[in-house]
Amino acid sequence: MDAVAAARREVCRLHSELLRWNLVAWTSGNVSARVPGTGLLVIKPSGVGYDELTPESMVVTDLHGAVVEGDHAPSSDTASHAHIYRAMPEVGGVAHTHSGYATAWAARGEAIPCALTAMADEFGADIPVGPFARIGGAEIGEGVVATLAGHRSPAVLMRGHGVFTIGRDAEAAVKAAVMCEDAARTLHFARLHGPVRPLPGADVDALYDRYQNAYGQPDRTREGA
Ligand SMILES: O=C(CO)[C@@H](O)[C@H](O)COP(=O)(O)O
Repeated sequence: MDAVAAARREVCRLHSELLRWNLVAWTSGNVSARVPGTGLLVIKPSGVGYDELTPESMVVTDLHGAVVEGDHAPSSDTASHAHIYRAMPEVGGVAHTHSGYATAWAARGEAIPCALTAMADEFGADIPVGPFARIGGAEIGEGVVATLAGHRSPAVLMRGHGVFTIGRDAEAAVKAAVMCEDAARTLHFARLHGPVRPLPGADVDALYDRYQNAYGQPDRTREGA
């Protein structure tokens, strides 16, 4: 199963990106990837320190969260990740963080207004708020899907909890988590000194279109876009 082995390596690598971008504390947060063409996902083991994560310690489950391969219990959010993959076939990766500034917006239950070009580029809209849900079952995933289905934003602020992001692959989901925290931090500081003005809708549309379809190098996959 080369595809599973590759997903184990990629999901393990992306957890180090959560640390590198300062998006998680202790064992909080998790990343998963759909294994293309298999009906499987790969996700972090629950409650294991980031320094201890290896490709071998990642857990493989089916798309209902049942463990197929692995020596560890899977992430507490496995059922929610699995629900997202079942409901959104276009999604190939999911990330979850408690990154500080974005989670502060989640604690207030306040959407982050699309007031910066970088937000229009990545999110194409405000970053929305999803419902509060308890940890452990699929309810968080149901809230993520209910909020993001048909929405441009790949990020949702789950009320009273933190950030969930989706992407065409796991790297894109992690990138959205990085960009979400960056936007949350900048708009937090902006609001300390006055009101924030959302960008006009036509500008958001044009910026989103350019970034999603023309930004980067023409001869290779755009860097994380
Ligand atoms: O907030 C949550 C659960 O939604 C997680 O971020 C936990 O904090 C980490 O759980 P594991 O992925 O280690 O089970």
